[in-house]
Amino acid sequence: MQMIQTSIPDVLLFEPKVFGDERGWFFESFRQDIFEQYAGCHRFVQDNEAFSRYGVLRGLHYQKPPYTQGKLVRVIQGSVLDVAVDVRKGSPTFGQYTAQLLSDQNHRIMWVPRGFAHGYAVLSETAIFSYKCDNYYAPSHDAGIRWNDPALGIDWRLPESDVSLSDKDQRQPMFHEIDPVVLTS
Ligand SMILES: Cc1cn([C@H]2C[C@H](O)[C@@H](COP(=O)(O)OP(=O)(O)O[C@H]3O[C@@H](C)C(=O)[C@@H](O)[C@H]3O)O2)c(=O)[nH]c1=O
Repeated sequence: MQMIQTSIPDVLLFEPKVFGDERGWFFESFRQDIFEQYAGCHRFVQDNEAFSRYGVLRGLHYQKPPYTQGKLVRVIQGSVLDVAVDVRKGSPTFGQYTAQLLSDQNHRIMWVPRGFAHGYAVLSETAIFSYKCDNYYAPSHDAGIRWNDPALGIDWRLPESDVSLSDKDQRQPMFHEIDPVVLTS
């Protein structure tokens, strides 16, 4: 498992070693020891899986304190552009984002720490997205940012007319309207 730094020091990419043979392939998708070596100690308590069609954009989402969530995300099938936006109060990279291609070809796994808004856009015909969370879902503390806020300037690599959003995501506030996240742990 190789660790690749992104433009935001706390957001990490992991690229597993894939062992191919005549049967197919194998890789380790999670190892506590390697993950901890780079990202520190986190206790994962919830796993999620989502299926989406081409053009679906989920995000940008985060949970407010004290229910902030770190997410270890990957694609099981298909290809997505995965985005993490730093919303941590006082962070030197506050308001910056990193966008990474995650696919069933590169098998890359991204660590999105607490205090980041997260989203992804499906670039393939369909995609299955899977992630581990270090805190439980807390709908009362659900929060988000508008996916196409010009202040963020995210290139989602999709024509705007192809983007499909939930009702909730069509109404998310702009970046300047949110309260920066103050991490409690
Ligand atoms: C996220 C989540 C949703 N749900 C339910 C609530 C709702 O009825 C249905 C769909 O929820 P949403 O529309 O919020 O699903 P979705 O838009 O896929 O939300 C997810 O987006 C990505 C980008 C993330 O980073 C995740 O943390 C999460 O916010 O599933 C749970 O029961 N548990 C969960 O952990």
